[in-house]
Amino acid sequence: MINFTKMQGLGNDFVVIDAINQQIQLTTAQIRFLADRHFGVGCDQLLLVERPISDNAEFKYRIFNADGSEVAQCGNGARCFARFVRDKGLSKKDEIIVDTDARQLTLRFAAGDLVTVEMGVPALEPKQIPLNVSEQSKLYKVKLAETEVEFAAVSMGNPHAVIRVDDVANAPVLSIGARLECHELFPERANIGFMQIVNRRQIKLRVYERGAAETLACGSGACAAVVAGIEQGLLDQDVQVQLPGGELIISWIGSGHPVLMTGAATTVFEGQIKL
Ligand SMILES: N[C@@H](CCC[C@H](N)C(=O)O)C(=O)O
Repeated sequence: MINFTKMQGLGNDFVVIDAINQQIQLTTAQIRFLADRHFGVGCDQLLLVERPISDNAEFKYRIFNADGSEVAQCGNGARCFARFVRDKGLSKKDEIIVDTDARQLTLRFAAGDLVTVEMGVPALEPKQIPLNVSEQSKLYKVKLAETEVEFAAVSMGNPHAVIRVDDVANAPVLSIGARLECHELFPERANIGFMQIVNRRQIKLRVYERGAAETLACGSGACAAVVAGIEQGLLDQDVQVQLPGGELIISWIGSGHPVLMTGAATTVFEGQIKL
């Protein structure tokens, strides 16, 4: 039997497991089972709380998509991670530093149930894309079936493509998202965001996530979209991002600086399950 906590950040949901006080070694099949909404608990991502690998961090934060793939970044999960370690009494600090596979994240408790995550410095030319990006537009073009798709590429520690659309409600999120996620340009696959710009301080966004399909919200996707919009001269430095599951505030002062993400993190229920 293992103890787990079901959490959500804007409807992007997680099974969170304390792997410090429990002996946990999950196989890919067990992760898929836990993530399964019919036969298991159900989640977009599974999060493991582990001991840190560096001296200045309190924990290591490991992230697995619903398909069992391990990844290096999850923004909504990071806020839930902060809430989890505080609620479980694993940390009493107001600012928590965690190691991930890609980078260190700093998590800060804000007013109410809000948590701010310092998501790290975005990279505008992820190594995953072996193409020359046009310096002026910073946009890539690919042909998917009969459709030409133009996107910005942003790494937040995980790969994102951001496509601008006029009407996000009717954007081809499932069809284009699934195709571009697995396109040969992305040997490690990618998360595909569809961004509608409302004004310089507000966007609407839907994200087809690598390894989880469309989710109600993607924190790293929101950061990537705002970075892409600012780089294209379309957005100011503080942007409200409206996702199907709720709102995030993303702030970025520009190149070489970390992106800040603020939003809610909520516990849904606690449980035990036999693997
Ligand atoms: N939901 C997440 C991102 C989770 C990982 C992503 N699917 C990937 O494979 O990189 C978020 O809130 O950032």
